[in-house]
Amino acid sequence: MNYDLKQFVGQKEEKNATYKALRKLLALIDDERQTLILAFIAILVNSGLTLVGPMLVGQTVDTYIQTKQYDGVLRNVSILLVVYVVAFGTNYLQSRLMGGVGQRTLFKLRNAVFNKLQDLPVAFFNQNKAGDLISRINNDTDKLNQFFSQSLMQFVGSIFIMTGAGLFLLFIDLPLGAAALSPAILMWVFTQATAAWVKRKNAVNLNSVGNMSAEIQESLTNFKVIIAFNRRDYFRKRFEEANQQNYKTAIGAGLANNIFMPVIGLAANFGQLIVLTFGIYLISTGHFSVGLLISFLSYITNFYNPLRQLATLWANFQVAMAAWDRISHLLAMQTNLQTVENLQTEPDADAPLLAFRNVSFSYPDGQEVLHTINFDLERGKTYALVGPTGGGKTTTASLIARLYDPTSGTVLLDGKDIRSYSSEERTRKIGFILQEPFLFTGTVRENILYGNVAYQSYSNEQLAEVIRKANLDGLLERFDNGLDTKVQTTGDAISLGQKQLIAFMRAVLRHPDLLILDEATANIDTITEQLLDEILQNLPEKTTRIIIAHRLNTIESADEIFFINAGQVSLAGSFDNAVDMLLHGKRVS
Ligand SMILES: Nc1ncnc2c1ncn2[C@@H]1O[C@H](COP(=O)(O)OP(=O)(O)OP(=O)(O)O)[C@@H](O)[C@H]1O
Repeated sequence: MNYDLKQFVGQKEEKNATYKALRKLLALIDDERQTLILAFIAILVNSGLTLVGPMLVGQTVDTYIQTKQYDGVLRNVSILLVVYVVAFGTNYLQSRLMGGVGQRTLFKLRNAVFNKLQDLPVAFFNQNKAGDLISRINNDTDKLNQFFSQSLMQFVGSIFIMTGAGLFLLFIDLPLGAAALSPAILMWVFTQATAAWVKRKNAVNLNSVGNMSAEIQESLTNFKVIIAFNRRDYFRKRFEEANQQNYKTAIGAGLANNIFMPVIGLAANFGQLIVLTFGIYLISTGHFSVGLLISFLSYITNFYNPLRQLATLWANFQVAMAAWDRISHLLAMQTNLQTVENLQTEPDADAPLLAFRNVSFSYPDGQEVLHTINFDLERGKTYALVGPTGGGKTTTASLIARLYDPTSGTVLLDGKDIRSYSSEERTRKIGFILQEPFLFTGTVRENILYGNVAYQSYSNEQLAEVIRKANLDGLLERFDNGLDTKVQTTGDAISLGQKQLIAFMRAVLRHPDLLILDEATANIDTITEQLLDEILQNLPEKTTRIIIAHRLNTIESADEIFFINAGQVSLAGSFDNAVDMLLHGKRVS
């Protein structure tokens, strides 16, 4: 399955894609209905009050100023004051309500995206860069927050005021109103024609932000190699390129987002010009009053100002849509490692613990790594997987632990298709100590408990007792502060070998039926390795062990040795044979 999120970049959009995406976007705030209705009422009142102003001013001029009735002027000014204060109150209310909606949406979205990432399989993380994913969680969700908290109600409000002002213009004088509004129609055509282009520009820009974030993340995690090889220039150049790309796309997006501003300004000025010319002509012929012209000009402003605001909001909207696209593509990803029901249901007691049946496997866009492989792993035996670098040992182990599903064929666990086990059942049965042990920032205790929640409530003494019973106390002694030794994911607070020991304790304490060690002792001194060997020998009798190792002494005591290379997995027979196969790359007897 292709998990590459980049496949969606520059994809041609289906018709009505914007409206579909908008509908989905609004569905996100469906449970905010009450707040939305309240904010909607507030913006409606605000828009209504904004429209009352010009009418009142025009009426004051015509009725009271021209007839010098100053008490009427005072009364209307008082009414205007109340109108402005209430308008301020409703504006504040809607900003507050929508600010809350934005923050809650941001909170929900970030949780949803993060939880989705927890559900996705290893193949997804192979195909996507961590920096880009972080950018989706941090940057893109914030674009949606901005849209909901700042733009959405302004959008609604602007449309109300614009429509109201437009109606007033037509109501006061139909031909003059129509002439004043005509530049807006050209605006609308222009916006429609450029919408897809604007969105594309924003999408490309957000992707370049993701790429830049990926570059930063990669250089920060590889800082030691950069310093050791004195290759700061390499990452500097790569970052400069990503930054340059971001700069160019940001300029493109900025241009696309701002192109409406001058066009709207021009349309508004044309509108004013038309009204002034015709209005003054109408006044001179006695068909229009000065007060009405003042109201008219105010409504023109009330019509074109929101339109100008809509242009900015439209740009925010396009950014939000592009961000939403990036988030929704991620949210739509489905793990292909689902638990499959209705396969063979009952585990078969006589079946081998694990078996490959005609298993073939290739990575996406890669060559076939395993070709029609068959083997059985019996309970209680120790197996070694050997072979040249890149031969397929880790891949085989990953299929055993169901980090991937075979491209074809079946992996059976206890005689049952491994896909029919829930991930809890499967990980209880199979312990996998990875080549690069990953630990979390915290203590040795916390890292051990990460894989063994059953001991969560145990005191340090109780946990130490559990560790002693599992013969792991010799390993715990390698840490100065025992279970309380601090662990950091980055930096060198503890050595790589010590990390491997923690990963080892974490896996062994789970008492799995099958324990896979992928180069798990590569960084451990010989004495500790002997200790590990003893621990492995003393695991419960039925525990099956798979050891992947390049060091020959590690595989010497294995019951069976598999040689893995060029798509094939073959039994080496004896240790000597395995050594020959390793040296000559093929079976010799
Ligand atoms: N995530 C991946 N995506 C694409 N190809 C991969 C991936 N992981 C491994 N491969 C390819 O699959 C092949 C087998 O790799 P694998 O890691 O299984 O070998 P290995 O025998 O464990 O090697 P080593 O001894 O170096 O650990 C190699 O050609 C490798 O390039």
